[in-house]
Amino acid sequence: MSAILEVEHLSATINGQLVVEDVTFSVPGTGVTAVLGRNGVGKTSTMKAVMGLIGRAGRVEFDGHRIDREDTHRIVRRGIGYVPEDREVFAGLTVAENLRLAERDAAPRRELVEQLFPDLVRRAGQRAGTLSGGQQQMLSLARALLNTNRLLLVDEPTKGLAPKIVTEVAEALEEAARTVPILLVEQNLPVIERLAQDVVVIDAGTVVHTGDARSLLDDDEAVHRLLGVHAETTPAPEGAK
Ligand SMILES: Nc1ncnc2c1ncn2[C@@H]1O[C@H](COP(=O)(O)OP(=O)(O)OP(=O)(O)O)[C@@H](O)[C@H]1O
Repeated sequence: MSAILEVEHLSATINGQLVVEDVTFSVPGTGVTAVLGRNGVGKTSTMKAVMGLIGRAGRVEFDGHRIDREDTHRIVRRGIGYVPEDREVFAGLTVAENLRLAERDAAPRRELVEQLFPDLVRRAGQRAGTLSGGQQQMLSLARALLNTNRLLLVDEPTKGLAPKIVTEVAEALEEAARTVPILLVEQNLPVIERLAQDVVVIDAGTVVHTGDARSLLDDDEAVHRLLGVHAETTPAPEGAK
């Protein structure tokens, strides 16, 4: 399977501070690739560096094109959708208005979004700022899925959500992954187990492990060494297989 994204020796700085030191990995053209690691190791910064949102150096190739010197606007137009950690929605606008503003394509995929997120259809007239955290996450994902992207970068979509909502977000991502490859930063091991085929583990600004998700999650010693948690002790989200 050829890679849709290849990242080689990526480094990145924020306010002159090196936050990504030397990151190399690739993302296959189908399925979910999870980026794992302890808090503060540079997962979000790696995503931002790929998107050109922070100063970066190294090589990033998307679908055969170098994008490491391109600005964010150009990268987005090439077909990379980004769903940031802080669920950027326009709080003062309604759900419907938030969705309309995200439409970039001539033929936005409204039917797909309505099928994936029926709750958003029911809440079309509700102001986004009054949605729950999980509903805002759905809206944020829906905004990215409206356009025909060729890769989605999704940063910690289940963070801070109740277990039932974690399951709903995981289901939506699972459906979305049938249509677009996803690079997913995620800390919830059962969600990774459910969604990811491949994993990339980052520690202190560099990649310390890549491989298939199943082999890592089955190896409790490796999970503990790399992530500082035990695979078995994490509660499974409702409905997880
Ligand atoms: N705006 C900023 N100014 C200074 N340092 C920053 C800034 N943003 C991030 N950092 C630092 O960069 C490092 C990497 O942060 P990053 O958010 O990429 O980590 P992360 O792996 O995504 O963490 P988490 O899992 O906790 O979200 C951290 O040490 C963080 O404190």
